[in-house]
Amino acid sequence: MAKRQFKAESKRLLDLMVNSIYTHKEIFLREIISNASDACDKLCYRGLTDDQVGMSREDFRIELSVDPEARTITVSDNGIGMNKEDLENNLGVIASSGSFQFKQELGEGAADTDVIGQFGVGFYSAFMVSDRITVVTRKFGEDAAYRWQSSGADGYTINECEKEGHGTDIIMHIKPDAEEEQYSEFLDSYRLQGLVKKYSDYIRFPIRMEVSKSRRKEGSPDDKPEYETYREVETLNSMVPLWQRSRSEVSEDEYAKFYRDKFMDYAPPLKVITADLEGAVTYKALLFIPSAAPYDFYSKEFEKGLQLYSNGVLIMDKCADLLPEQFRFVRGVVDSPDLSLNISRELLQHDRQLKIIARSLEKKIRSELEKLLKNDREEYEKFFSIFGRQLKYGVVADYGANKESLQDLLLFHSSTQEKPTTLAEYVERMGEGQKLIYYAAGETLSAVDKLPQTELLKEKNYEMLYFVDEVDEFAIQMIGKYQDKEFRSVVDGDLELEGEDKEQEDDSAHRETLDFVKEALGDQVKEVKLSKKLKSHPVCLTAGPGLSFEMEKYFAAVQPDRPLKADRILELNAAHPAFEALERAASSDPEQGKKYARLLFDQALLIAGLPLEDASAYTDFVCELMK
Ligand SMILES: Nc1ncnc2c1ncn2[C@@H]1O[C@H](COP(=O)(O)OP(=O)(O)OP(=O)(O)O)[C@@H](O)[C@H]1O
Repeated sequence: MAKRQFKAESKRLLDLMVNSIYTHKEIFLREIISNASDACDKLCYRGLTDDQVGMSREDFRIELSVDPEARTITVSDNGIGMNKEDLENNLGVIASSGSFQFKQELGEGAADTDVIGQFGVGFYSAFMVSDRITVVTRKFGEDAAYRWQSSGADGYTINECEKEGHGTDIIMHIKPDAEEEQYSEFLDSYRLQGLVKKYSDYIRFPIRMEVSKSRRKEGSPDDKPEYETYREVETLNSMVPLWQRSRSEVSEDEYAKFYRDKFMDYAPPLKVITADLEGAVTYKALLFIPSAAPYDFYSKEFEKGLQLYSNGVLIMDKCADLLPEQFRFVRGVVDSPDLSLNISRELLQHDRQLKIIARSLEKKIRSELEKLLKNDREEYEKFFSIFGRQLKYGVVADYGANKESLQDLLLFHSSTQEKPTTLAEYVERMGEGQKLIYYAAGETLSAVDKLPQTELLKEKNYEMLYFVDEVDEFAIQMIGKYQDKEFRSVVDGDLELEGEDKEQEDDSAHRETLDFVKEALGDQVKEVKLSKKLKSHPVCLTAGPGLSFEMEKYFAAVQPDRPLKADRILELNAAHPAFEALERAASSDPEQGKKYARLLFDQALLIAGLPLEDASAYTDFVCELMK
C-alpha cells in the first residue's frame, strides 16, 4: 500500500516529540501501556452487554517483551483492537492530540518540554525513543488483521496481515544510541520493570513480562551451592492502588509500608489522612504527615507537592498546585478520573478542577489537624513541634489571607503552663481585669523568662506567651486581635495595667536625670523614661509599637545589607540603687554620670540580646569600677 501522509500539523507534533529533552522520554511506556489498558477496558465494558465477548475482567492482560538483539520493545494487549478505519482515524491524525492543541493555545515555542514531561502525549510519544513503530492489530469480532508502520513524520503504511486473536501489538524499534542519549537503556528489562512500577503500577490489568531469575540448582551441595538462571512470567504491577481501597480495609501497617516505600522515608508517618470525594469533581486522596521534617524542609531546595494520578496512571510526580503553602509538609497521592492523561480537554478546565481539588484538600487537612488537636493532644504537640513553624508562616503569607483558618491550630509556650497552649485556652484563662494578650519574645525560653520586663506581670500573676520562633511576632502582628483581644509585647509595649498611672507622675521628680541620660546617649535612644515594669532590675530597653527587637534581629539575618532598626526606649527603675548613683553623679560629676548612663544603656542592650556599639569600652569601664 502506498505511503500515506500525516496531516500537516501532525508533523510539527512529531518534531516536538522527537526533539523533546531526554529525561522526559521514559514516559513513552506509560502512554503505550495506558492505551493498552483503555483497549482492554473498552472490550471489558462491551462484554457487560454483549454475550459474544465471553470474557470477564480477569481474562485481560497486557504483555511486555523486549528483544535486545532486534532492539524492540513490544506491548501487547487482548483488548478491543483496531480495524483499518480505526487505524486511519486514530493513528493517522495527530492534530486531535491533546498536547498539540495545548501547544497551539500557548503559542509557538512555549514550554514544549514541560508539556511532554507533565502530561500525556499519547501514542506518538513512542517516537521519542523509536525510529520505527509497527502496530499489528485485529479488532474484536472481525477477521482481518492489519499492520500499520511508520518511521515518523514522512507518513505511514497500512497492510493486511495475519494475527491470531483480537487485540494489538505495538512494536517499538528503539533508536540507536546517540552521543548523549543512550536509548539502549530501554532495552534493559530491569529498567522497563522500574518504569512500570513508577508510572503504571496501578493499571488495573496485569502487566506481565518474562523476566530472568536465579535459583539454586536442585541437588547442589549445601557447602557449595550452585545457581542457575531461569525465565518466568511475572506480573509487574500491583494493580489495586491502596487509595482505592476503603480505609477500614487497610491496616495501619499497610499504610506505613506504602508510605515508606513510596516516599523513601525510614519512619512511619505521624498521621494518615484519606479523602474520597464525589461531586463536581471526583477524587480519592491518600495523604501523610511525616513524623520528621525532611532535612531541607525549611530551605528553598524543598519541593512540595502531591503525586497526581488519573485512574491509577501517574500524571505528575510533584504537583505543587495541589498543596497550599501552610501544608507543604504533607505528602501523598491524589487520583482523579476527571483529569485525563490527554490534556486536550482544555487545559483551563483542568486547571479549574485542580483548583477545586486543592481547595477541598486544604479543608480536609485542616479539619484533620483540628481533630488531632482536640482528640490527641500529645500527638498534635508532636506534630506542632515538627511543622508548627510552617503553620505560622502560613498565617503571615499572602497578607494574612489564611490567618483565620490557621490561628486556632497554633501553639505557644506560656509563662504559666507546662505544655504549649492555644490562643483560645489563653483567653479562657484570662482574669477579669486583663484586657490584653501578653507576650514576650527572645531567643530561648530561658532567656525570655529572665527578661526584666516580665517581672511585673509575673508578680501580678498574668500569663505571658513566650515566643522563640522568629516568625512568632510576625504571625501575631498579622492576626492583630484574637477574640477581640489585642496582643501586647511585654518587652516593647505599654502594659496598660490598672493602677499604673500614679507612677507616671514620678517622672517629673526625676526629669532632670532622665534628660541628662538622653543627652548623654544622643540619637542612640529615642526616649529615656522611668519604667513601670521593672521590679528588681535597674534597666531595660523597649522598642515601642511597630518593629520589635526580635524583628530587627530577623531582618539583620535575612537582609544584612538593608537592616531595619527598632526604636530604642531606655527604661530606668527609679527605685534601684544604680539609679540613685546615676542621679547623684549626674549632678555632682557629670563626666562620671555620662559613663553610668552609657553603662546602663549597654546593660539594657545585652539583656535585649542586641549588639553593643563598643564592647571593649563597656568592659574597660566595668573593670575601672572594680579597682
Ligand atoms: N493498544 C491499542 N488498542 C486499541 N486502540 C488503540 C491502542 N493504542 C491506541 N489506540 C487508539 O488510538 C487512539 C490514539 O491514541 P493516543 O494515545 O494518541 O491518544 P488517546 O489515547 O486518545 O489520548 P492520550 O493522549 O490520553 O493517550 C486511541 O484513542 C485509541 O483509539
